[in-house]
Amino acid sequence: MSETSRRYYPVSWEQLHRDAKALAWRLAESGPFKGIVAITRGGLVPAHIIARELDIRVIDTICISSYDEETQGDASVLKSVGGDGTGWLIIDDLVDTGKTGRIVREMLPKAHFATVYAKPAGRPVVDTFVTEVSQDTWILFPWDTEPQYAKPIAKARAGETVVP
Ligand SMILES: O=P(O)(O)OC[C@H]1O[C@H](OP(=O)(O)OP(=O)(O)O)[C@H](O)[C@@H]1O
Ligand SMILES: Nc1nc2[nH]cnc2c(=O)[nH]1
Ligand SMILES: [Mg+2]
Repeated sequence: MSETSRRYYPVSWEQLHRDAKALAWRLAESGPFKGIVAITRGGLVPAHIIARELDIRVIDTICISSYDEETQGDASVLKSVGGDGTGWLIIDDLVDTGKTGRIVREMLPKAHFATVYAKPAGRPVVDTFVTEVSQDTWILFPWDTEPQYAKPIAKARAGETVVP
């Protein structure tokens, strides 16, 4: 939903670790799980953290791609898994429109689907999540960002001042 994103929600490695652990605490009551299906690529890091916390060693992947930077395109399923998902935990970083989530739910209807972050349109698709952000927010993950110089406020303002 990029073209209408009006604000950014930057997530640091520390915050992502903390939020993924909070998700693991919630999921501890819903298990035990046979294994995790991570939705690549965004689900890989949260899946690792949750697998570590819940002592899960079996991790498979469903590979889906639908966004080019902030622009949504057709979802393309590059790799699937078999079965109906009974006893399995699906992990993704977030649900936005819910399109990716609906695809994985159709593939594995009996699995438990969890994400770290959720936007309102995707929320009904997930069983468990930690933090909700508004639909017009773009979540910036640590793997998509790098620190850079920021101008002091006074200089930034001076640069914008129109001298009569
Ligand atoms: O609810 P939706 O509107 O479908 O959006 C959510 C999906 O979009 C992102 O994946 P993306 O397609 O960008 O691929 P990536 O995980 O490889 O970054 C994100 O990781 C979710 O999987
Ligand atoms: N990084 C990132 N990827 C997305 N894919 C769909 N929505 C988002 C978002 O808010 N942030
Ligand atoms: Mg993804």
